[in-house]
Amino acid sequence: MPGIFISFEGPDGAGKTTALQNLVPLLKACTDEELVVSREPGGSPISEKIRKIILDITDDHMDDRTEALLYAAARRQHLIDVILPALNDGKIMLTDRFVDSSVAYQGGGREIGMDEVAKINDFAIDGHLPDLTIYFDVTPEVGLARIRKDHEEAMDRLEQASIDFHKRVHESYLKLVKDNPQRIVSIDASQDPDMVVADALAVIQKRFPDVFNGGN
Ligand SMILES: Nc1ncnc2c1ncn2[C@@H]1O[C@H](COP(=O)(O)OP(=O)(O)OP(=O)(O)O)[C@@H](O)[C@H]1O
Ligand SMILES: Cc1cn([C@H]2C[C@H](O)[C@@H](COP(=O)(O)O)O2)c(=O)[nH]c1=O
Repeated sequence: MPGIFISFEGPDGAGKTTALQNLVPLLKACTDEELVVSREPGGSPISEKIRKIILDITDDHMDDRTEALLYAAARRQHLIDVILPALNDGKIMLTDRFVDSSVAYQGGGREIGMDEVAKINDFAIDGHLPDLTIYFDVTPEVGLARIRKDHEEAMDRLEQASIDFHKRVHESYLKLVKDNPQRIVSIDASQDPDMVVADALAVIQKRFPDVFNGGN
């Protein structure tokens, strides 16, 4: 059986990482298949090195297109080192962010253009889109307030961008959801953490009923 590829997307502070941590044991309990959990930018040794460069707050003069290309390069290596091997082994691949992040943040947020950024990423991903993307919807105000409460002193270069940037990212995600109804399912990430996890689990079980139907 070919594996299943699921990505988790959303603005900064949407709660993807927290939800994934709580979702994984629940998913393991209802499937016999092996799960691989990863993140972008990063997920493999080379991609984690690129992550450090991209998010470094001292890289304050990084060109927007350089930033877009670095995210795409990190993604390519993550795909080759982690995602494709997992899928070829029939595993369930869960990644915290994938190509939609670039389209929303660099395409919309940095105003390079969503189509333009999708095009450079076509070269990186070579047709390998997720089978399902769960989009965690929160307003930038709510997401950034969570981040400030959590780690204001250590906010990275992207988190420190202006509120207008984060509003454009949010609007771009909403456009992606509207334009990709077959692949992207939106959940309300402003709810309590338990409700968010329950919604994400329900979306996955509904989309893959034969895989997440009991397990063990
Ligand atoms: N549903 C929620 N309600 C309130 N606070 C939450 C919720 N989910 C997560 N948080 C808190 O918000 C902060 C950011 O959460 P988390 O790191 O999971 O978000 P994220 O989507 O992974 O963000 P980023 O992509 O910016 O890393 C953390 O302090 C976390 O405890
Ligand atoms: C993959 C990807 C990410 N970003 C942004 C989104 C976040 O602000 C950071 C990553 O940090 P996280 O805490 O691991 O979510 O990078 C982006 O702008 N473009 C991308 O392709």
